[in-house]
Amino acid sequence: MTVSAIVGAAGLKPTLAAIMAGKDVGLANKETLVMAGRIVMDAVAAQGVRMLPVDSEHSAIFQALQAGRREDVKKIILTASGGPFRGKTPEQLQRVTMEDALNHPKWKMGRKISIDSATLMNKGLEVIEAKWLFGTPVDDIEVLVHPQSIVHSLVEFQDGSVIAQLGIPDMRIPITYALSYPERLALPLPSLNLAECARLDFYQPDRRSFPALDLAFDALRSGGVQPAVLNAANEIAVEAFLQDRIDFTSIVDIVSSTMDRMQGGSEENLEDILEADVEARRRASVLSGLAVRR
Ligand SMILES: NC(=O)C1=CN([C@@H]2O[C@H](COP(=O)(O)OP(=O)(O)OC[C@H]3O[C@@H](n4cnc5c(N)ncnc54)[C@H](OP(=O)(O)O)[C@@H]3O)[C@@H](O)[C@H]2O)C=CC1
Ligand SMILES: CC(=O)[C@@H](O)[C@H](O)COP(=O)(O)O
Ligand SMILES: [Mn+2]
Repeated sequence: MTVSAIVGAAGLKPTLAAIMAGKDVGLANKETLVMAGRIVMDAVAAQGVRMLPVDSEHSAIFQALQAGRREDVKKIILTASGGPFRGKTPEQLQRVTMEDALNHPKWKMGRKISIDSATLMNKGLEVIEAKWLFGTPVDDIEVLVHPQSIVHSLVEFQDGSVIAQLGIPDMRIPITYALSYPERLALPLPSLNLAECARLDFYQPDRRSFPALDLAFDALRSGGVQPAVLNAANEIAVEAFLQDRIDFTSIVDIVSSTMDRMQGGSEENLEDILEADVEARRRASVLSGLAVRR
């Protein structure tokens, strides 16, 4: 098996190369499926290899799906921690710092995904990842904020049964499951203590404070190269934020403006996707240079 765990668009070509070499893939690099989900999943089918999710929510869905038949799935529900800025208004978000944004409440992760979690773009990317991994129609994918990060995601079946995967928030669990599937290896981790958790909360996402989520749904519904455009613009804007060149709220503004300025187009060929990626990066870089600091 090849584990695809580098960050960003740079993960796409090596992941495809592993598939074409006949390797099963453990996928952490969600950007691969955001950019080129159809091409990648077609290659997985053609090569007869397995794509096993490492991302915690997708590992949870993959496990929950084993409780029933695909045709009996009603919807999948991705949970989101809400990130470090859960509960903040758009006005309050204009004053947050890079240090605050990198301070994820539940997971210790790389800088890019930590910022994506703070904007909720991470959940948007995960919606697109779920569509391709599980072949779920976009209208059957929901997002629920769950601040405790204990319920890693859920699947609702036609009969009303909802199957969830729970566990302490520790990436060793989904990583090991991808590596050992279908076996489950013993891990030296504490058991989940539900009595200690006491409560598990769920909320609708705040789409006004965190418009990145709807940008990702829009990109998925538009189809073609639009998810690759979303991803490329986001990578440029996140990097500009991490270099202290733009404000936090400019990240999503830049992604939105870049999407508006691009023509769309079919994503049948990898070349078309890579061209859209380059053009979106160019436009997002210009917009980053123009963004006014508050
Ligand atoms: N961290 C987590 O808990 C989770 C992460 N993911 C996903 O996994 C991926 C990695 O995230 P994370 O580990 O947090 O990120 P990190 O920033 O911690 O690590 C990224 C890694 O990618 C490598 N890398 C970056 N660009 C290139 C390149 N062009 N060629 C080769 N290697 C490169 C880096 O190498 P170097 O250090 O040499 O620069 C580094 O080892 C992301 O797609 C993320 O969304 C998904 C779920 C959970
Ligand atoms: C650990 C993992 O899978 C991350 O992708 C995590 O989901 C980030 O948390 P958010 O729910 O805050 O985006
Ligand atoms: Mn995740």
